[in-house]
Amino acid sequence: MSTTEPILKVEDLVVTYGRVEAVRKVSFEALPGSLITLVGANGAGKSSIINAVSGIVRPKSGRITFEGRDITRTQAHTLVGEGLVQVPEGRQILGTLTIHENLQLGGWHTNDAAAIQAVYERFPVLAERRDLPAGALSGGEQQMLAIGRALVARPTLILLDEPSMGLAPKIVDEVFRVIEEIRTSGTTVVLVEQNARRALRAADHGYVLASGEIAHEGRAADLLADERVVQAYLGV
Ligand SMILES: Nc1ncnc2c1ncn2[C@@H]1O[C@H](COP(=O)(O)OP(=O)(O)OP(=O)(O)O)[C@@H](O)[C@H]1O
Repeated sequence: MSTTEPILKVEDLVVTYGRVEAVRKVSFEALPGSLITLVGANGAGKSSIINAVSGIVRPKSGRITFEGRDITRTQAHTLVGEGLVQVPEGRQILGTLTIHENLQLGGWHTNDAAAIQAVYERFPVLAERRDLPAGALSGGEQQMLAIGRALVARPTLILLDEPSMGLAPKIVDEVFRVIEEIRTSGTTVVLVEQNARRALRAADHGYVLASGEIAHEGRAADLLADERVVQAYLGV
């Protein structure tokens, strides 16, 4: 019998900032084509974990494996070329550059015009405004641009940090629809969210973080049905 190897494996990850232990021996994995989510309160360590995976933050210890390769100390720009791409918290759109220029930045290493065209087809609102400064877009549109910019790199693994942050409920629905489409197209998704219920409803598997540690993990549907998890972490 063949077993599927995880596309991403994180083992005993520790991230510190000076004396602050932000992440304490966290382990999790994602199977190819799955959508997993890391949820937890503000400051639980979610961003630190995905920043370590995407090479933005250097872990103190632990091991991160992507497609069977050890990437624990691989830098972010190298990982982008290997198909591991992050959509950062707060979108980090360059507001004075045009939408098109922002998308070109996502593919700086490949100059892949077809990938940009595919993003325009997925998000017609970006195509219509391609020559306008990105700063003119609404918050929801900027989130689509941030996701589009990541897709230009044709990721096999996409990490999203709080994509619903600061958006109106209707726009949040749209963002989640896009995330589910990305997953349906075969890309593995690691989603970090404070909007835990929403994220768990979209995910296959969930990890609930508290104070830098995994407090609960399991099938997302089971976590949503677990009274202890709901009461302690998901609010009423
Ligand atoms: N650059 C930094 N320097 C010092 N401490 C930091 C730094 N970044 C994060 N921390 C601390 O590490 C802990 C975990 O933060 P992290 O941002 O990873 O959590 P989070 O769950 O993503 O929260 P948020 O939703 O606020 O982004 C917090 O105590 C935070 O104050």
